[in-house]
Amino acid sequence: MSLLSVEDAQARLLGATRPVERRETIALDLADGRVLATDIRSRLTQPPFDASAMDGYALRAEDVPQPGAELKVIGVSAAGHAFDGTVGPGETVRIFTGAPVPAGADAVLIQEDAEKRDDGVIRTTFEVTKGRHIRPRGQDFAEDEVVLQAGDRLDFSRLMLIAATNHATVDVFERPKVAILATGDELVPPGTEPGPSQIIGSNTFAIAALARQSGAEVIDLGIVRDDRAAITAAIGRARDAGVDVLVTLGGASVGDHDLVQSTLVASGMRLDFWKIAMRPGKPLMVGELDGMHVLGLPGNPVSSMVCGLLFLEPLLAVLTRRPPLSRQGTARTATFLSANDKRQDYLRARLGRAADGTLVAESYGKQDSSMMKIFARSDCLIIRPPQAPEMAAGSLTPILLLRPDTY
Ligand SMILES: Nc1nc2c(c(=O)[nH]1)N[C@H]1C(S)=C(S)[C@@H](COP(=O)(O)OP(=O)(O)OC[C@H]3O[C@@H](n4cnc5c(N)ncnc54)[C@H](O)[C@@H]3O)O[C@H]1N2
Ligand code: MOO
Repeated sequence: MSLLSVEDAQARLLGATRPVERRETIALDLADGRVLATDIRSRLTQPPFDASAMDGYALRAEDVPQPGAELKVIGVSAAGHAFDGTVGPGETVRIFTGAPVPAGADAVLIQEDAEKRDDGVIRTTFEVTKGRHIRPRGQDFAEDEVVLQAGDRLDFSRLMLIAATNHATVDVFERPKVAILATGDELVPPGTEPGPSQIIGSNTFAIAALARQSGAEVIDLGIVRDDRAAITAAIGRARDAGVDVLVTLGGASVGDHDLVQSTLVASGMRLDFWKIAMRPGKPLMVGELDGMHVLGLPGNPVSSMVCGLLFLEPLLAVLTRRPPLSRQGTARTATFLSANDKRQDYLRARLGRAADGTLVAESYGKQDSSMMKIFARSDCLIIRPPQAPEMAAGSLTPILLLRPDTY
């Protein structure tokens, strides 16, 4: 199988992907970031009554055509406690922000424009026009009005609106389920004592974090040995859990112990493609098994994560109906970059700023795909397209931002 370009591989994967259609009803306080599966129709009118927008006095505007009117205070209307009577000529009601405007009144005079006398009378020091400082009933939205539509993604302002329309739950699309399966006799979980030829399995944590940030629910299938029966059993657990994406870690290459692909195929996977013209991440494998997307990521930690950024993150964007996160940028390379071969290269690099404000990317000298420390210290990956000619220091290069909210 010849190497597929990154762009072609992404297009093949995403072209065959449809958003998750399963729905669920969840409490509003758990709905941040989720996508509405049905329209939101308001259960009430807001405001439900003509309400005061200010602290002051509710009155009849015709009583106060100019400053100097004297009005008798006949009651109080506070938020949550309406005044039941009617404001007649020459009368006023002390009112507070959010309180219902009493019958008869058609304007509110702010308290700064009134002098309160000891005898229960106020003297106005400013004129008032009809409707002043009154929020009319229904000014925001009306009962039965559709205020948000299916497909809208929930965030702070939309959650506020849904709560105000008197819904305590919402119908949303389910989050995609991503199962992560680490394979390898050499792997043990963090917090345990590795044997003489063992290392800590770390990739799961990176891929799980990426999947959750991308709106997925993660199912950790743990670490299984390089053993067909164990891998088959784990594939069965993913199938039973009804996952949308099965991510395998390791065993994707061509070694005698790289059993993942053949075991998946024996379990019924249709292999879509394998091996991408990229570095790191060449052995990436993509397939489909009983409606699950299968992403076989290489075991080298940086390879698995670069594949995660380039393939899992955009896949989850489609499944969750989100626009793909833009990680693209440009920077000046701080160092000379040699000519590239046929694989698209992703070089770990730190970012800084030149005096003129442009980003400058300084790649690390050694780029072995097993080296996690420099990956954690990197801010971006310098992208070197296939056959890119050498590049002088100071030249502009495309980059992939690892923390797009920081730059
Ligand atoms: N003859 C060839 N050998 C290799 C090729 C090749 O084309 N021909 N490709 C190399 C490339 S590129 C990569 S990348 C690796 C990927 O191999 P696998 O996906 O089969 O990964 P493993 O062999 O299982 O592991 C590689 C490396 O990563 C460590 N690892 C695995 N899983 C984890 C994990 N969950 N957490 C942390 N580290 C993990 C594993 O111990 C190995 O050190 O193949 C090259 N070989
Ligand atoms: O592609 Mo491997 O991922 O170069 O180390």
